Amino acid sequence: MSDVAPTPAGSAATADRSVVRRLLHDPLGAVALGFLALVVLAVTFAPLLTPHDATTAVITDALAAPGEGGHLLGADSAGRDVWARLLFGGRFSLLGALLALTVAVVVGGLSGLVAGYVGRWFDTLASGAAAVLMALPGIVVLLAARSVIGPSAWWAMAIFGVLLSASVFRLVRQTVQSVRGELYVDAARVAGLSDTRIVLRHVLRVVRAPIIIQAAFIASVAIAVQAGLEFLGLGDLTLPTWGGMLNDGFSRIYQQPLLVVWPALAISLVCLALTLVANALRDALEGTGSARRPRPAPATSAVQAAPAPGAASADERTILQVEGLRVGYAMPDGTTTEVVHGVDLTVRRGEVVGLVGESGSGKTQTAFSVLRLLPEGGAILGGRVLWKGRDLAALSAREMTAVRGAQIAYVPQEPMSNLDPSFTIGSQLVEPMRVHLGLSRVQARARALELLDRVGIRRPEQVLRAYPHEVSGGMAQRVLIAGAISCRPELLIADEPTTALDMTVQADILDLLRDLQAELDMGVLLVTHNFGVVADLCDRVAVMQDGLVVERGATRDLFVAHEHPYTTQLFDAILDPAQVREPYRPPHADARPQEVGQP
Ligand SMILES: Nc1ncnc2c1ncn2[C@@H]1O[C@H](COP(=O)(O)OP(=O)(O)OP(=O)(O)O)[C@@H](O)[C@H]1O
Repeated sequence: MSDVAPTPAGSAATADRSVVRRLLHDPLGAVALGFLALVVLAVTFAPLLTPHDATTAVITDALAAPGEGGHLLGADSAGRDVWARLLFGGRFSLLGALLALTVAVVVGGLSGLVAGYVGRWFDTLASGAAAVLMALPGIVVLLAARSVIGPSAWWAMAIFGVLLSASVFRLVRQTVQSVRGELYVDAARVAGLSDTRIVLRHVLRVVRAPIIIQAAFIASVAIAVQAGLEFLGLGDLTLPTWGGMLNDGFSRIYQQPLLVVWPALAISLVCLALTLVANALRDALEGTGSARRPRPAPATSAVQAAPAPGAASADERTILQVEGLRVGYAMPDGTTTEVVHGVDLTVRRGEVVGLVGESGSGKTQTAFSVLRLLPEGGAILGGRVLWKGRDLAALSAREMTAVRGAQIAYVPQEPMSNLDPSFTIGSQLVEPMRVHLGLSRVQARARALELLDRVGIRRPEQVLRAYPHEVSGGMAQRVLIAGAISCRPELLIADEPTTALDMTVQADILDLLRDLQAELDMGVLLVTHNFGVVADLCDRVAVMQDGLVVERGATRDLFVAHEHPYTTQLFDAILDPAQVREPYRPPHADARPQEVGQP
């Protein structure tokens, strides 16, 4: 078995390179990009491409036809060289568009990022401002601004950038909100990465693509609007501009129609090229996200259990104490719905505690309260979560970040969704170790290799270079377990760690968890609905129903004798004879059933 599914050569190449490749393979996109590059080069090196000055009028050359008097594309009504004006005018058009674009992306992008990620009052305020900006008629605002600040193309474009920033804001805010809910962002938080790091690393990367696409459209709109203002005579008449040329040509359209054609061609071709590049970029960026996911491959590993830890008193060994925990969610009608109603729980060092109950009984809410990672709208309404005697609610965000990932680690239910598809597995393992353990990149990489080996991955080097879609679900869960134990946590919270996995892999993962727990002397809070898993791993168990712990005790005792009807119901569910499958019978009625393992 290979640890990594076969992928085309160079699968570890960066996504960026693949975007450029896809873009260049799109014929329209490549031609448009080439054209834009030519325009930029031409306007940059304009003095080398024409001997004429763009503003010098030679009245004897007025309305000269192309080729006449040394004028490549002719001369305008004042005898100024059209080719030179196109080249120098292009500078102002492109720089004006760049200014509008920069303002729109900086103002809209930053505010969208903060509003989408942090939310709260800033989101309300910024969303209101964006709605007002979008409701304003752009041209009217620019005309009003011109009457106040005069015919400055730069100011006009800066103001236009502010108006356009509303659309960037909405796009970025919406994208960030959707990323913020991704499990891999929660996983990064659990791994102890700060918000700044999460934004820089996971969020910006996702926001980048829509911004780039939007940027090309914004630039084309800015060029068109700028030209429109200049055409109306509202621009700076002292500068050579494409819109100004259009204005001049329009007034002489019957004498020299080509004077309209050249600037119109320049404006429309550049706008068209920007739109085509935006479309090609969108296709290229979308294409990179469509990597196929291989079939899960059975993972195999046998890790050696370490000797049991030395004895210590029960109190000394208590690391987590949950007392009277109540969790609630704010409802749209202003009320609060309580979903956990006073849960008590303790976990000792080196002990596995199972939190068992049917779906919706409040297990995950209890676990997330310990991590202080309740979803939006959720809050601890009462009770305490004591971590080694310290109330976690009293810790600052920075202190909590130091606890999460380093002291309390988390293994999620859905391994694939908890890995960021944009980064290699190696980079996702290395980052938290650099933050928490202060390791250099090389040291963290070496430790990541050791950890992958430790969790039973056969070709750690290869897996380190792989992207999440290139590994199986079981392997992804091993990677997450490696990440969770990378900082030698004292408590591991595992939320249904095998539910999403293939049956053949589940037992391996449970074995691995048991071995690592013993080796690291970790406390484990195991959230599950499966009494089989409880029997396999847990020392003690708490049974939850409707947000309450209805029964608790040592696993062995509870299996022998339980009192609460709900516990009986859960046991009955797993021991229901109706669920025991009939032995396999071959299609021929008279054939005898085969023994397991018989060929
Ligand atoms: N974001 C939320 N808003 C409102 N209620 C929620 C939210 N998340 C969970 N709940 C409610 O909290 C209760 C407990 O949910 P919890 O996720 O803890 O269940 P669970 O026992 O872990 O089940 P599962 O195994 O299905 O995750 C449920 O009734 C659920 O509807």
